[in-house]
Amino acid sequence: MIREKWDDLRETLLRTVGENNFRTWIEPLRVVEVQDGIALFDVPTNFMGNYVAQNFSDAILHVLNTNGESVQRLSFQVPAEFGERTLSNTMPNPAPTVRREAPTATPARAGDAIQTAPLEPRFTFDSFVVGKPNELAHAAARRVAEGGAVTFNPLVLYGGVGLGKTHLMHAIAWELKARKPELNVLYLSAEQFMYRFVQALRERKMMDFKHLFRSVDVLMVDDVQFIAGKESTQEEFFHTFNALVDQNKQIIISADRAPGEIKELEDRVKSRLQCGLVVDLHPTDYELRLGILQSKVLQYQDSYPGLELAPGVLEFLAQRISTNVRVLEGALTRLFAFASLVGREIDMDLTQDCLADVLRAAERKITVEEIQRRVSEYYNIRLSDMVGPKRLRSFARPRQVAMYLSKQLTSRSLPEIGRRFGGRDHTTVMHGVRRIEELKQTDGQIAEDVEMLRRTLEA
Ligand SMILES: Nc1ncnc2c1ncn2[C@@H]1O[C@H](COP(=O)(O)OP(=O)(O)OP(=O)(O)O)[C@@H](O)[C@H]1O
Repeated sequence: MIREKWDDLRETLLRTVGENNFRTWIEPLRVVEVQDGIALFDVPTNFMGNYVAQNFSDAILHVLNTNGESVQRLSFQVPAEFGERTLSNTMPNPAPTVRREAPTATPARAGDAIQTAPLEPRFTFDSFVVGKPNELAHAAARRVAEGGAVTFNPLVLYGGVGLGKTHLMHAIAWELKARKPELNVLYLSAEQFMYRFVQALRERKMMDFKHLFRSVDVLMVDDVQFIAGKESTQEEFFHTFNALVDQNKQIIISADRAPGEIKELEDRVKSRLQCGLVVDLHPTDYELRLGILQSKVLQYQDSYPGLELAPGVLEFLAQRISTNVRVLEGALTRLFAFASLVGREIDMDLTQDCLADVLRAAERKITVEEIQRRVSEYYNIRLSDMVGPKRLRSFARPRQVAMYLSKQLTSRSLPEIGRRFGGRDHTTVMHGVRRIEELKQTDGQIAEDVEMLRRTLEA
């Protein structure tokens, strides 16, 4: 019987295609039958069927034919239990019709049954201030929110804490709901996705889970880095993802860093996330911060009628608080509440009194010496080796990381940085900075190290 034989043949394929490919693409295949020279397989999604057909047909045909099966072509279908209706095959001729059972669960609208995160009424496109650092992310979000033909899938928005990822996702959802109320738009955090998945497993309701998630028109998953290291959730996410892409349904994802830099996220998930449009929300610049403050002040005017704002206060805040928008907003809210309590105009004196702690925290400057100390601790080398002459890789690489961070996080010039690294020349510093920039693209570990160090230094 072909089914028993397939188990042995899979062993051969494992050796041919390698473990990663095997686990992702071959293992999920279920052979149904071999008839009239056609081997028919069940696959979880059309995407997977197409991928296997394009990339592994030769290998599969080879093992089948060298093991007593006479097969000229392969055919793939998505059985009804996976919640899809279409049949995919590798050849233009129709594949043999195989009768499948109807799905046991009644297809439902995901929004009806899945507890999604509520959308924040404040997070609309109207209240989102656009500047250089976020203009690309905003333009991409706007395009998706038009609800037209799916041009890039998925849209991945990534960036540091409090830079507006969630705001943009909610804005897309609001806009889609207004323009196309018939669309089934589902927004949830990656944590909620995992929670739903675990619950479905526990209550043996995986079929319902699959049907629900695969019946949405637009799926938005916030903070996807959360599922890193959670194997089964990633697996389910991967299949959900592929099933929706197959059906040309829009997916929007947010993450706190670029997909390639999320440690413990499986390569296959990373590569799926990288298939669409990946856009970065950059840290804010002065103009954007000022714009955001001005728009918040307009919103506050209704709640605090008659409150006076002295010239220069907003400029001062935009200059001094550069961490993230959430902190900036919090400072302004506090300022308005305080001023209305004490019945005073918001001037520089009041601002300095009321926000003393926030301003102090924002003032803390990162020094080259602090970077050297943290990087030495991180890589477990002595500070003297960090700045000393030894060229061993185990000292040179941390030294380059520290140079790179010094360039990124301080306002020191290259010669000044060189002087603090045992009197090195500025070209050595430049080389070190460039090397780390290159490695960040190709070496996930370095990218992770740099990101981790940057976060702890900025904390
Ligand atoms: N460009 C902007 N215009 C107006 N408000 C903004 C902008 N960027 C961020 N904000 C505001 O800053 C706050 C934080 O934004 P948001 O929650 O979207 O950040 P995030 O990137 O999702 O952060 P986290 O990584 O913590 O989830 C929100 O109140 C949001 O409205």
